Amino acid sequence: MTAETWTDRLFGGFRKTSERLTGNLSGIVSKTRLDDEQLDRIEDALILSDLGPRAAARIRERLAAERFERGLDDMAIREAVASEIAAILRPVAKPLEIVAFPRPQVILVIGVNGSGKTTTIAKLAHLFQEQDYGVMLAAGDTFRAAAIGQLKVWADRLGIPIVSGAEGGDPAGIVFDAVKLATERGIDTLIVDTAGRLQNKRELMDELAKVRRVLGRLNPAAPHDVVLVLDATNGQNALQQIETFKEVAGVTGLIMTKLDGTARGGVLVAAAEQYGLPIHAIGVGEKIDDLRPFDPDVVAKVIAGVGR
Ligand SMILES: Nc1nc2c(ncn2[C@@H]2O[C@H](COP(=O)(O)OP(=O)(O)OP(=O)(O)O)[C@@H](O)[C@H]2O)c(=O)[nH]1
Repeated sequence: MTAETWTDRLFGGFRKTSERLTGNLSGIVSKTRLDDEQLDRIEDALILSDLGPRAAARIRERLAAERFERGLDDMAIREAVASEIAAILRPVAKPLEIVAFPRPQVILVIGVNGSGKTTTIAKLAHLFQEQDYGVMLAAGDTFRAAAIGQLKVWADRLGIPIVSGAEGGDPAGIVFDAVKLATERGIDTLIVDTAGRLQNKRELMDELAKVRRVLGRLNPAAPHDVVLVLDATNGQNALQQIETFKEVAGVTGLIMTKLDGTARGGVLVAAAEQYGLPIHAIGVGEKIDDLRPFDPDVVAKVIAGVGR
């Protein structure tokens, strides 16, 4: 790893998001209290920056109630916004922890194709390896041969076992074999890839229900986590995906990827405010260590362009 820290990477990755927000927020000066017109402009700026109407209204309300004794310039407004964003992110920033007993902790990973699901599984596996946990993968996305192949390549690179089958195979069967093997080997966590066919809700629902049934037979507490991977570049569509997957899959937490290189990173705040689901980690690049749990205060500052 280079001398670049994770915080540096966050500032770099979120640059477009923070430029959008600070651009939208600029020029709204005030004396000691924000008037309605200024509050309207701040609210609009937040909505235009993908933070969503609910978070925007909440931040507006808090700012309206505040008295700024020393007056407000652009930076003071950004600082005030950053502190409100932090208040929204703090309750949901929760790393994925391996706590299941008996082991393994079974983590189902869901998300539409192209969201970064496979890469995120590899990155998660790497994070757990760094914490000395034994990790196994299961290639439950049997819909596409490429998905199985890609996951195998990652397992190989990371030196971790993987259970997979043929294209078109039964995901529930693969998951069953994987849980049995992981239990026998005393593996701490089994990360399961699943098919991301959102176009066909019924089929996806049936498939996940079957996986759950089979898992439940081996371990009634499994799956312990159902993690939805979201691509931040999808902006408001990512929120729609939360809605749908919550309904079909009982999502327990989120991971947002591709926050680097997009101006739409504000959607992280919208997701936190609207759904209150734990956000386990964020992805800011394609490298194996580009996914981490996040510090809400740092990310809030990064989004609002405070501190650099
Ligand atoms: N810039 C950036 N790219 C990412 C990130 N996470 C994943 N990617 C890239 O996104 C692309 C899709 O990722 P995959 O992991 O293949 O996604 P998937 O959801 O499994 O999608 P398919 O395999 O295409 O169905 C790959 O080129 C990844 O390298 C991220 O945080 N930032």
